[in-house]
Amino acid sequence: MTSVKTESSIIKTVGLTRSYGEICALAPLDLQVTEGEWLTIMGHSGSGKSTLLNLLGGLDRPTAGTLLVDGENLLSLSEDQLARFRRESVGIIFQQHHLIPYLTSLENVMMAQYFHSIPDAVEASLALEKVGLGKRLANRPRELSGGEQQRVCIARAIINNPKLLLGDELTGNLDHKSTHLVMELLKELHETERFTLVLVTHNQEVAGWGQRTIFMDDGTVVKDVRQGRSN
Ligand SMILES: Nc1ncnc2c1ncn2[C@@H]1O[C@H](COP(=O)(O)OP(=O)(O)OP(=O)(O)O)[C@@H](O)[C@H]1O
Repeated sequence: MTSVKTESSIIKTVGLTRSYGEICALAPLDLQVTEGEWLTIMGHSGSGKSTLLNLLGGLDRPTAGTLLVDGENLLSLSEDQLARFRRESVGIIFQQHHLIPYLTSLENVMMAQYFHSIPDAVEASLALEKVGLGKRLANRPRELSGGEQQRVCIARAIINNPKLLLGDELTGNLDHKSTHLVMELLKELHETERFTLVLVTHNQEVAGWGQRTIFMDDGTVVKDVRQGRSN
């Protein structure tokens, strides 16, 4: 497998394209993201945000172009290699929590360890402590609030120390207060765990927590703004 690391970029796309038959979800898109950066992706519905995120996370394959993530040329990976990339390099958090309903918080996090390496209850409970759920290890998802469920998802996403954390509308189902708590937690983790964070959102307030925002339209980047954090 070829490993291509470019300077301090963790993500580099050149002419990245994803078509679904006649529909061009991503027009040629060029993007470079520095290791450790917090990038927000905004844009109206259908502009290609989730398509881009799914490609970055190895959940989908591009139609054409170059896609380097953490030194891997994702276009050239076999299915097995892509699965390994997903296990080892990325953590993904969605709007819907996708927790297993009959497992406890602890077991849900250990499940991610199981697919990565070896389940370890101590390590998993430490991850849940980090997200403020040290006292909710034995609770099942239905016994937790929406914000707490997303915290379990964050613990699950960071348990294997991914270099890249991706979030697709991760606060989309949360009220203002829970959104604030989740963003505060992400800020803390971004500072301590030093992953690169890429968040898709429609929420201007969520975008305010990041360091850079790209705006998409018709499958490409139309504006790229570096910002001071508003929080
Ligand atoms: N599997 C698919 N098959 C066909 N078309 C698709 C598929 N996935 C996405 N598209 C199309 O690609 C375009 C971009 O979709 P995408 O989901 O990336 O947009 P988005 O910016 O994330 O939108 P939203 O904010 O509504 O989630 C849309 O026109 C969508 O209909």
